[in-house]
Amino acid sequence: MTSSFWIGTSWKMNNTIAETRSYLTELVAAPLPESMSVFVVPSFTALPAARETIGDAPVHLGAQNMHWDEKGAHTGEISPLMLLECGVEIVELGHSERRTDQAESDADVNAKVRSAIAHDLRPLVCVGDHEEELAAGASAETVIRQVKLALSGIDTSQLSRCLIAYEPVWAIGESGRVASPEHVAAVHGAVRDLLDTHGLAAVPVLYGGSVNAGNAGALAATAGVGGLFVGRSAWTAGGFLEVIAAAEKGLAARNALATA
Ligand SMILES: O=C(CO)[C@H](O)COP(=O)(O)O
Repeated sequence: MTSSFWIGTSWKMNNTIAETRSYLTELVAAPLPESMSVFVVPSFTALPAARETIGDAPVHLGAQNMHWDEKGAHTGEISPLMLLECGVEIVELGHSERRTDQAESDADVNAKVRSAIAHDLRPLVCVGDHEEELAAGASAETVIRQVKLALSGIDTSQLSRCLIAYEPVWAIGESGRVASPEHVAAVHGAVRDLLDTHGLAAVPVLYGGSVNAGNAGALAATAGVGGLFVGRSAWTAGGFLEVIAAAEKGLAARNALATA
């Protein structure tokens, strides 16, 4: 089932096949909220085991990257056909760790988004500002530029299955600090305006970066936030379930306010 609020986790380079099975066995046994589309993004080697363990449960499966070509001399890369063969639906593209560690460019991300769409995969495009851009008050324009470049040249009629994740680089990981709801509202508002103007109101903008059970409620309650993308706090099933429960409360409060 697909709901409009997305909540997911990328495990980055964590969890073996055995750990994946045990995590997902616990996750699918829990009552997951119908108001949310839950997704997990394990490592490549664990994808078949993840697919098998998820079975018919309402958990979407994603991969952490892919090459745009279907096959070829690209040592160490994974193709869209390989992901489809593993039963993957979502593909995460342009995470800041790949932009930094693998020098992934906006043009690379655009080629991957095009390929994902051509292969009926759901691209999850990650964008984010650096500390200097935050300090210069240029967060929103930096993120808007990345979104425009990632989606450049693609007909909007093909983009309805796309997901965008705003992940400030300064908010990610052990040394990161979560963005304030005010900052998130401002950046998400700017991205929402861009997407809505182009007829992409159905494309959700997720927030990621130091999300945990303590702040997920406030973030989910923030205008313009169409989902949460969680790292460390969701690397155990119990942790993820706590974040989901907190987000569910925040989302319910936001919906109650909207209908009051
Ligand atoms: O990719 C992320 C979410 O899966 C992101 O990098 C956030 O990581 P976190 O700061 O460990 O939550």
